Amino acid sequence: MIKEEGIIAGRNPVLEALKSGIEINKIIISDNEKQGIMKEIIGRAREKGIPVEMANKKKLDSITELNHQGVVAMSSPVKYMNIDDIFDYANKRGEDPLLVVLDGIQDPANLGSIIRTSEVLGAHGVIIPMHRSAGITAAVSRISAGAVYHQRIARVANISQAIKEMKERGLWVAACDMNGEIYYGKDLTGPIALVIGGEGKGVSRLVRENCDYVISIPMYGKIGSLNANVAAAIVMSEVVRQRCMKNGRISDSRRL
Ligand SMILES: C[S@@+](CC[C@H](N)C(=O)[O-])C[C@H]1O[C@@H](n2cnc3c(N)ncnc32)[C@H](O)[C@@H]1O
Repeated sequence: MIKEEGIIAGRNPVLEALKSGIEINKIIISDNEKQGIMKEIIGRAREKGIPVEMANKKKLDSITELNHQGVVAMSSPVKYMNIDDIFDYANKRGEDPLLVVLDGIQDPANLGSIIRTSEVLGAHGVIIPMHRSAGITAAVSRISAGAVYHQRIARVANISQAIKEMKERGLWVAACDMNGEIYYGKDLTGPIALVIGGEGKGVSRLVRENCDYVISIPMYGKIGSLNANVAAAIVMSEVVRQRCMKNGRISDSRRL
């Protein structure tokens, strides 16, 4: 088994890692790949004085089992933040916090996708539990398209405790679940944390009890639930839509 810690595999993840300013020790690029996004990667690496090594595909394959697309970077592992950092970030931007709390997402593909969605839709941070959850691995970085290097991700010992703290700081905490009030009927414009449940168990009973309310995306098919990332994307997008409408910034959806 190849050790993946500190490995960034794939063109977008490596490019985003370079843009984010995290420490990168070396970049290895497949000999015959010097055009397009690779050119940008090489240029940015040289600007920052990061060594770029040319190698054959076999060498890259020996570094990672992930689909590296001809480029791999060696870095230190992603640093987790704490919840204060996330609040500070929202404060600095003068925005009401929008947090995404993941109650036991185990599948790296779902975690990477949710981090990507949350980064693109302007959420200020993602909170994951230390135990019984996927962590930030090379695979998650790859699936997030490098969003893990821009998004603030905090790991907490206890999700229910973290929710209590968020409520004390004035956030409304909404559990996303299949049995709740229809999400677009709620006012989601204030400071808010959206809780998304894990693939198997959904939002746990204790966590749900600590939330202010439960919101649902109506379902009309035969399958009992949406994929966690899809549910997160739909609800986050509604938060953005409502905030833009409220602030009269309909044409500037990136600002919360
Ligand atoms: C795959 S679902 C979990 C299904 C799980 N077997 C259960 O019974 O709860 C993962 C998460 O996506 C969110 N989700 C899925 N469908 C949803 C819906 N229709 N409305 C709101 N949230 C939903 C919830 O947070 C859910 O816990």
